[in-house]
Amino acid sequence: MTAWTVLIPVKGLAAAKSRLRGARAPRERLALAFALDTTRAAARCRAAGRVIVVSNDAAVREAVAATGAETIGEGPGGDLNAALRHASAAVRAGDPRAHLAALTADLPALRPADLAGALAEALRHPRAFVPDAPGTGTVLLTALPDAGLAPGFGPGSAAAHRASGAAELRGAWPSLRRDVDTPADLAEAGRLGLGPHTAALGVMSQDMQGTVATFDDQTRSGTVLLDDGTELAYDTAAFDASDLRLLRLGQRVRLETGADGTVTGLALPTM
Ligand SMILES: Nc1nc2c(ncn2[C@@H]2O[C@H](COP(=O)(O)OP(=O)(O)OP(=O)(O)O)[C@@H](O)[C@H]2O)c(=O)[nH]1
Ligand SMILES: C=C(OP(=O)(O)O)C(=O)O
Repeated sequence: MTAWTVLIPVKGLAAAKSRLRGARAPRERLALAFALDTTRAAARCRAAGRVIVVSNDAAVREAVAATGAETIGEGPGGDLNAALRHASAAVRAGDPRAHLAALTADLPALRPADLAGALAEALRHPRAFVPDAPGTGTVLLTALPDAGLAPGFGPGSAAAHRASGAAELRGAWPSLRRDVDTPADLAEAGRLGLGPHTAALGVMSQDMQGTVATFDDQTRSGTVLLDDGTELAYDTAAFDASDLRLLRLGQRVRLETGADGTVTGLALPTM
C-alpha cells in the first residue's frame, strides 16, 4: 500500500475557529481537540505513512507531539497555503517521491476508513481534492510524486482546486467531508460520532432521543431512528446496561453515546 505523507495545518489557537463563538466549550479548546482527533484518525489510517502537523503554535505542537505525531513549523509565509508549501518542500527535500496529502484539522468525526478510501481514489490522479460537505471548501488535497501540491485553500477553495486541474473525488466519505466551522457543523459531527478529544469536552452532552425501529428479543439488540432520520444500532451490552426488560417498536427512548458515537445505553425519556 502507498504510504502517503499527510500534512495537517493547524492555525494558532488564539485566532482559530472564530465562527465557533457561542459553542458549549471555549473556541481554543475546541480547535485543539478537533486537531488532535483529526491527527489521531489520520495516524490510524493504513494509507498514511507519516502524519505531520504544520503549526507555529507551541501548545498545538506540544499536544500533538505527546500523541506521537510529527510536527513542523509554518515557515515565513504567514498563511495556510504558504504553510503547506513550506511543509511540502521540507518533506520533498528529504523524500523527493513523497505522496503528499493536505488534510484540514477541523474534522473531529474523521474515521480512518473514510480517509483511506479517499487516498486510494487519489492514486488515480496527479492532483485530487475532496470538497467539504457544503461543497464550497476543501478538506483534502493530494499530489502524486510528479506533481506539486499547489494548495489553493481559503473561501471557495473547491472551485479554486477544480480550476487548478485537480480531480474532484466523489466518494461519500461523510466523516471526511464533515468539517466544523459553526455550532451547527459541530452538531452534525456529533451525529457522525466525535473523536475522543472532542467528545471529552462534553459538547454533545444534550441527550439524544429517538424511537425504537427494531428490537430483537433473542439478541436484545436493534436500531433506533433519531429525529433527524439517522438510524443508530444498539447492541446487547447497551440494552443490558439499560435495565429495561424489552423495547416496543415506536417507543420513545433517550440514548447515551460513547466517544466514538456508538450507543452505550438506552433509557425511557422520563428516567
Ligand atoms: N498552519 C496554519 N494552518 C492554518 C492557517 N489558517 C488556517 N489553518 C488551518 O486550515 C484549516 C482550515 O481553516 P479554517 O476552516 O478556515 O479554520 P479557522 O481559520 O480556524 O476558522 P475560521 O476562523 O472560522 O475561519 C484548519 O485546520 C486551520 O487550523 C494558518 O495560517 N496556518
Ligand atoms: C480554508 C478552508 O476551510 P473553510 O472553508 O472551512 O474556511 C477551505 O475550505 O479551503
